[in-house]
Amino acid sequence: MSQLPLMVEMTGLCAVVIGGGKVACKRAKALVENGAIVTIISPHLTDSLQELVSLGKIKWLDKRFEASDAREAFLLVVATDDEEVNERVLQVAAHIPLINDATNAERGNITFPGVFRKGKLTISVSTAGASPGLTSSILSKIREHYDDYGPYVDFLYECRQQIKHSSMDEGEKRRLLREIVEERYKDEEEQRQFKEAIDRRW
Ligand SMILES: C[C@@]1(CC(=O)O)C2=NC(=C\c3[nH]c(c(CCC(=O)O)c3CC(=O)O)Cc3[nH]c(c(CC(=O)O)c3CCC(=O)O)/C=C3\N/C(=C\2)[C@@H](CCC(=O)O)[C@]3(C)CC(=O)O)/[C@H]1CCC(=O)O
Ligand SMILES: NC(=O)c1ccc[n+]([C@@H]2O[C@H](COP(=O)([O-])OP(=O)(O)OC[C@H]3O[C@@H](n4cnc5c(N)ncnc54)[C@H](O)[C@@H]3O)[C@@H](O)[C@H]2O)c1
Repeated sequence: MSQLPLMVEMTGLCAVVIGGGKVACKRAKALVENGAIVTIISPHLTDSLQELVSLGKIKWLDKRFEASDAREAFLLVVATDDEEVNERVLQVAAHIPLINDATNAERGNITFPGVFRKGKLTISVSTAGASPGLTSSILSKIREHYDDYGPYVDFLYECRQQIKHSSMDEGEKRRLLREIVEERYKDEEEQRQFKEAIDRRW
């Protein structure tokens, strides 16, 4: 298995999730939160999925999987507890660009990493399916270290836009962009002073 890590813009793309249990629920939420148009195929749903259906956030087809259900999908998640069904879905899904088999990492062509997200900062962790437990424990450590990085990344974004579009020479721009990633700029007072300094040179 050799997987390319990517950030994918899913807004407006069609995702089909087969199964309505706990795993399907995690995947459907992640997809909806990131703009995908999600359809769930399953004779049962968890309460949490029911709620998303009632809110109109996902579409539910209350039925067992049939081959025609996956026709329109750009991304397909296979997440039933019936191995025969999962195999049948994979057999008819060869034309779908992105396939996640939540029951066997080696069968699809994408896996979902563990994700830590704060504002513009995203840190993804994958073991290529080797140990979701290790992924979970690495994520806990990441959470401890990066929990307060949201506002800092916003500060970096704003300064970088300003520096990039300023009339400073390229060497000076590079120097400043390197300087602001020093840990001390997580401090609000340091940020304020830096902003003032680049405002003066704008
Ligand atoms: C990271 C995380 C994200 C998320 O789920 O959103 C995630 N699993 C998480 C936790 C977790 N999952 C499981 C346990 C129990 C301990 C254990 O079994 O080891 C724990 C631990 C726990 O709960 O702490 C059971 C399990 N998971 C998979 C299988 C099937 C198989 O191994 O093939 C089985 C056995 C099922 C069974 O036998 O019944 C498969 C996958 N799980 C993945 C992701 C993908 C690979 C990620 C990677 O590369 O590391 C992949 C391939 C699915 C995919 O791509 O969709 C999330 C932590 C998020 C967080 O902590 O925030
Ligand atoms: N990826 C992960 O992180 C992870 C974690 C735990 C378990 N799993 C595996 O994922 C699978 C699902 O786990 P779960 O906890 O969500 O199970 P679950 O029992 O909560 O849900 C299974 C769902 O599959 C649906 N289903 C059954 N037959 C169907 C059919 N013919 N068509 C459509 N839907 C059908 C059921 O209605 C139910 O909603 C299991 O095989 C489990 O081993 C994966």
